[in-house]
Amino acid sequence: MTQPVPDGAGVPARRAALRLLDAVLRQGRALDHALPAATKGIARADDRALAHAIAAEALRRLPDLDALIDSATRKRLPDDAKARFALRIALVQALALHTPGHAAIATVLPLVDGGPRKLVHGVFGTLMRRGAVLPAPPSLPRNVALRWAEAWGRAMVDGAGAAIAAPPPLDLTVKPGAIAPEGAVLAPGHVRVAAADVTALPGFAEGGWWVQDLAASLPARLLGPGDGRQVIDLCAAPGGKTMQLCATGWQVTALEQVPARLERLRDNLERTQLSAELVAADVMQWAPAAPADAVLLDAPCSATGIFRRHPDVLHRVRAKDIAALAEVQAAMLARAADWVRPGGTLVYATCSLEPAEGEAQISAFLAARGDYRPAPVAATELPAGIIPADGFVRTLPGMLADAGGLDGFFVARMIRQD
Ligand SMILES: C[S@@+](CC[C@H](N)C(=O)[O-])C[C@H]1O[C@@H](n2cnc3c(N)ncnc32)[C@H](O)[C@@H]1O
Repeated sequence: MTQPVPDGAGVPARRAALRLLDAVLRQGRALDHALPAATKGIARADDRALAHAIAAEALRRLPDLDALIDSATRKRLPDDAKARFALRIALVQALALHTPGHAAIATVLPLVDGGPRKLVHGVFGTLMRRGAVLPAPPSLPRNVALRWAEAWGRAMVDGAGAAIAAPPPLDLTVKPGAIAPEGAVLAPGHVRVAAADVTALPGFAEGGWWVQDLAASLPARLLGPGDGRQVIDLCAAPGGKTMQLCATGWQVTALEQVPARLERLRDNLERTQLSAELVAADVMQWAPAAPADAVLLDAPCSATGIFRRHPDVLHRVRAKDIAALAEVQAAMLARAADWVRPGGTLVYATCSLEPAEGEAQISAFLAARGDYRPAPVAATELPAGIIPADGFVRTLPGMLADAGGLDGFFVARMIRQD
């Protein structure tokens, strides 16, 4: 009997990258959720990080990698063929991650041992000899480009392509009066720095700031200073908005369904020396003892607005997922709306680029709830360059592009009538 040949250096990271791509593209799982199982048994942290980097970059470049592969095969490889997966991993390393071609292919061929080794080697060699390059900016998956072009126009799709070409900057929200790393300030209490190891940045241990995309900081900003008033922060973990609300003088009740995520929120509050009442519960089961001055609902959503950091959303979110999430959001909104005292404020937010989870959701809500009216957002409440849309906030790829862009978000602020 022949013994399996042990993997050479670098191969386990490529095997893990293959498992990650399989988890996202064939099983529809989130890249970050798939990471622990896919990298199990890989001892070195830099190998685990490499596996993640290869898979994430392949997901950013997938349509262009596939177009190259298809240009070099006589018969189109099925989408789920192992040879296609192996070629994506070899090509993305050689063409986007600056791995020398011989190393990119040598570490990938063991993935197809006993299978289409010759084909993978041949296609890779053909493309390298041709001097293949990946186009700039990267192309979006066709279904996503069509959906977003219909909703927002061609310029937004071009902006989204450009936004995945380079790693996004890191935004920090800074506690009033705290010391923060130096960087570009695009709003009060905000600093933008180049992507970095967060724990190594000055002031991390002191807890004067936390990581939060500029767009994600807008919902809590729209509630203004709390002056001791009460707010219920629904779907709160990992707590970016909870910390903003605590830091601006609100008495916060933060509710989160997933216990492990609530623990992360607790850790974040501890590091930043802020305090809130924490509740582990399902929005659809829980109810407060009394209505609050404000409720912030950061609803679970498709997360298509954070595709720059999580390119897997571009490939696994389908129209039916968006429709199902929109139903969950409507049900949560209906409950949250009853927990605001008359005269109080309801803020609804999603990190989604789908109108069904934003504009359409709120117009259906306002049509159904005669006791609510919009509290239009003024341009002066937003960072320069973000213009309110019909009194709501809609951030899109392409906005603030010269400063490094921002995530896609929708935010609506509404008042409950007396
Ligand atoms: C968009 S994230 C929230 C981000 C958070 N607001 C922040 O600023 O850091 C959505 C959160 O909602 C939680 N969630 C989803 N369904 C829920 C439910 N039915 N009840 C409570 N929390 C829920 C998820 O576990 C997730 O942590």
